[in-house]
Amino acid sequence: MSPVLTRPRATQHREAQHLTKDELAQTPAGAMTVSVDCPAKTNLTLEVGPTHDEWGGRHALDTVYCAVGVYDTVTATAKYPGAGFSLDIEGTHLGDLAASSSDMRRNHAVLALFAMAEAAGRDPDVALTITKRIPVGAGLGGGSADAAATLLAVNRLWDLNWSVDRLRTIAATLGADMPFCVAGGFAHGTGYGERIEGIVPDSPQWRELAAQGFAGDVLVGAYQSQLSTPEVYRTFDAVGAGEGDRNHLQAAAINLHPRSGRAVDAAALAGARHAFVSGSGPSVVAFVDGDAAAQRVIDAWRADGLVDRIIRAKAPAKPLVRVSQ
Ligand SMILES: C[C@@](CO)(OP(=O)(O)O)[C@H](O)COP(=O)(O)OP(=O)(O)OC[C@H]1O[C@@H](n2ccc(N)nc2=O)[C@H](O)[C@@H]1O
Ligand SMILES: Nc1ncnc2c1ncn2[C@@H]1O[C@H](COP(=O)(O)OP(=O)(O)O)[C@@H](O)[C@H]1O
Repeated sequence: MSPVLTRPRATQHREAQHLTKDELAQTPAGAMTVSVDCPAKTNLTLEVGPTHDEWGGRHALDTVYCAVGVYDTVTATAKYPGAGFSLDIEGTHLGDLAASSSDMRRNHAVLALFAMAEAAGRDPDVALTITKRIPVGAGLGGGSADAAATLLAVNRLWDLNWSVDRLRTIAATLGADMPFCVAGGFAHGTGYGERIEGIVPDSPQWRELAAQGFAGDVLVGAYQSQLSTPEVYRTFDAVGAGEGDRNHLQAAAINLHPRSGRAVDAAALAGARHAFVSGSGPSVVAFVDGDAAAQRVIDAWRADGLVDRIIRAKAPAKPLVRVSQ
């Protein structure tokens, strides 16, 4: 369990109640806790266009997002006024989040808390905990999922009752694929990825995706190593998209992390309906029809050590908000 870091904020708006430092670091007895399970993200298609200065150099995207049922859990509990925020992260595969140098104030969940506090005109006196299950730096939107979960949790904790669209507007200021993570499911993304059009269950587009095998079992092949999203996009600028690749970043990710390419090929040979690098990678997703096909892909990945960890999940998935007093 990594340390709890509490940074009491200077009380700009009011004198903090006369509580000891230890009391300030605690949460009031009986305080409400809101927990949000937020799924990972992959891209069933990812077309990458030119960069735009007005988007901070981000590329134009046309993508079909799919939330995948590997969940991080974010809990939010109110702290005493003026106590500031705290963040505790737990999990067995924390990647570079585990480093003591990992700056908690730059964590995507904390940035989302600050953005909500700014929008609501409140102090971010909230204790956040993140239970990480989404591989870090994997192309699975783990940081974006935690940011979206924080937006949803604080929206409930502070009884703001803001709409998904309003939360997405705040999310779009934080990261390209955060707006999608606020509601999950299947969705079409454009702009730099922040413009979201949900794909409604049982709509013709939803049924078409299901017919192609994207609604059901998915295997995630994850790695110890991480890829830097900016570096993958820069490599894309140099090498371009692979012929026929549904994910235009796939060739770039494989260029930087060749094991992913071997895992994609092995899954396809083992009979996966679809197998590709997830977003900026390095993780690989394989959509399979049923247990036998799943086992064939798992055996193929294990036989040659093509991935470091295999997670089986369902797609599509959606965030789940839970309140406990
Ligand atoms: C590649 C995708 C595909 O969904 O996700 P991941 O696979 O990383 O999770 C996204 O575009 C990642 O979204 P996200 O990780 O939120 O990106 P941001 O924080 O907004 O931007 C990080 C950096 O990625 C590059 N970037 C991001 C989005 C975009 N449309 N064009 C870009 O060139 C830029 O270098 C940017 O500075
Ligand atoms: N809550 C968080 N979860 C995961 N990564 C985070 C988080 N906050 C900040 N990061 C940083 O964001 C980077 C990208 O992580 P992540 O979003 O998991 O990958 P990707 O963008 O490939 O989906 C990592 O280097 C990590 O240090």
